[in-house]
Amino acid sequence: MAGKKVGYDVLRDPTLNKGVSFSEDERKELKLVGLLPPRTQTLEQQVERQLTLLRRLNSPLDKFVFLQALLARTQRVFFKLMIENIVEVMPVVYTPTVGEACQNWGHILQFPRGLYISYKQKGSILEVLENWPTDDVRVIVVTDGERILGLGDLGCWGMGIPVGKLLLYNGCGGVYPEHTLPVQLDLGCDTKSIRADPLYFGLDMDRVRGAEYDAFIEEFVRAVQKRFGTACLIQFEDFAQANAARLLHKYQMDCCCFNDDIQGTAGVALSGVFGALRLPGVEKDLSKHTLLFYGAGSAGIGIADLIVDDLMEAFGMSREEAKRKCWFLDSKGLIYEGRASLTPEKLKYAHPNPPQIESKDLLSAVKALRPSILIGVSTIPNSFTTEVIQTMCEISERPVIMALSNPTSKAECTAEACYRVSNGKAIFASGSPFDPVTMPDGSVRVPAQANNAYIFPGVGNAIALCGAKHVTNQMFLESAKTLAELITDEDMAVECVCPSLSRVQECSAHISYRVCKMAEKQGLATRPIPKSVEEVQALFYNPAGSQK
Ligand SMILES: NC(=O)C1=CN([C@@H]2O[C@H](COP(=O)(O)OP(=O)(O)OC[C@H]3O[C@@H](n4cnc5c(N)ncnc54)[C@H](OP(=O)(O)O)[C@@H]3O)[C@@H](O)[C@H]2O)C=CC1
Ligand SMILES: CC(=O)C(=O)O
Ligand SMILES: [Mg+2]
Repeated sequence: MAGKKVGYDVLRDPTLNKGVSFSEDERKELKLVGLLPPRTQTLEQQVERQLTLLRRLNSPLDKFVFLQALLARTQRVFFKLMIENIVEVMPVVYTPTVGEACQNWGHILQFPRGLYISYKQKGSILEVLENWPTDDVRVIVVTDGERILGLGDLGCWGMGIPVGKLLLYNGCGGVYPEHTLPVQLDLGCDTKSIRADPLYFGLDMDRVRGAEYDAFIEEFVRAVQKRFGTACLIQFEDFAQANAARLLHKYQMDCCCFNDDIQGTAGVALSGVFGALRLPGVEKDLSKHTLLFYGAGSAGIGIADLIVDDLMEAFGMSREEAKRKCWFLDSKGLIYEGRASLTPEKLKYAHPNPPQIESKDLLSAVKALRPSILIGVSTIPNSFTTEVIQTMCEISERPVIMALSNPTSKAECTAEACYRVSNGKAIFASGSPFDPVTMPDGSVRVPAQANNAYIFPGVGNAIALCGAKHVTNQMFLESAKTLAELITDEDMAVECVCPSLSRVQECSAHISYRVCKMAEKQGLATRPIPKSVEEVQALFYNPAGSQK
């Protein structure tokens, strides 16, 4: 029901606007007679109309702009279209197109969405949050724009990422749109070309760093708690390495928050590894594998930390023993004990007695360390060269190769290259979508999209449902196990180590249920938890249903 709004105030409110689907009675009651064409049409017909228009567009960026405009007009049609066409729509509203959208944010923005909180508002962040029109915000995705996908510092043009992530919360994770809030913090931008763009609308200043940065984040966190309550989940997204883990450690047990690049990515990557272990020819025992990470930032260290947690839990290994299974390369080469330029996060994986290594490059490291699992989180496109893939195949019968960097232009290798060079021996997953590949023998490989989009909507939904006080690493381990259990024999038949993307909503519901149970087990749930996956699903946002 539309409340007190009538006429164009209804049609111009995307949360109320049903367009031509308003019934005769609603049209009379809401003073819409004459403002709409005479015949009432179904939501399905509206979706069909918009889908046809969408498919007429050729460029992914034009599709992105079209869908954002649709969302700004009518939430119901947008989300129904998105949910029913998730495999087609996700690459538009999310990676890879969201990367291009962020790079062009000042050129494509047409409708306000979310909150921009700039350094000018230091000391009055709460007042900015008060401007948000609804009180019952349960999930915030916040970025400071410094590490947008693998595209670097895009300043306040990073807003596309919180917007995109929250659309997945709504469309894949069942969280009601009115309970979500995208936030862009503008603390400056160090990419001069972005600031020089005449249409850049962020602050024209170098990034704030050090104590002033920390004080701003602290003010933001406390203002969120005051405005929306301590149960409001804060998802930190696309913060640079220097801040991501630091902020997570500071706030993880202090408020209700998590870092998606560290923890969500870990959940999906570990699930992909579990999936790979099920394939023929792969050593089933994870403790017998050696993992090499190309990139030692938020994603890489996060994945390793969760693998270590699993090795300790599943095999009774000591933390030190488990950590030694994971080796890292960063931009300066192999990480080992005593090397220069080691952050506290990298120090955890700086092992003593590294093997003799010819040079600092990846191929030399692969030859020396002989990994069976190679994980790319480096932002360096095509760094998994033919030689690297061939060497992985010489080391193991079925190497696992994950090119997780986003967007597609930053992937360490393409699916096609990985399957072709390895002659189909390699098991591949990527962060951004790649098309299925037909092998010379006619068999088909479907590359898994190992993207945290499989994890965060379900985790966030669970936190909002059960009112968890904190988000724990065990919840992400549980998410990884849950997701892996949802990989079907059909997925395995095409060597896809994630459940089909078309089932992402179902995956989120299962994850949500299991995370709720974990929250209860850990004594962190403050509300009764759903009793089944079906109960979680019944609580999902349904664009065709009535507004909450
Ligand atoms: N699939 C998914 O779900 C996810 C994918 N990602 C993607 O992973 C990538 C990395 O993200 P994140 O870890 O957060 O980023 P960070 O900036 O935290 O880390 C990037 C890492 O890559 C290293 N690196 C840069 N250049 C090289 C090089 N030439 N050789 C070796 N290592 C190099 C950096 O080295 P140094 O430390 O020396 O600077 C750093 O360790 C991004 O593209 C991101 O989009 C991230 C999260 C989720
Ligand atoms: C997927 C994601 O979170 C990233 O690439 O940063
Ligand atoms: Mg991210």
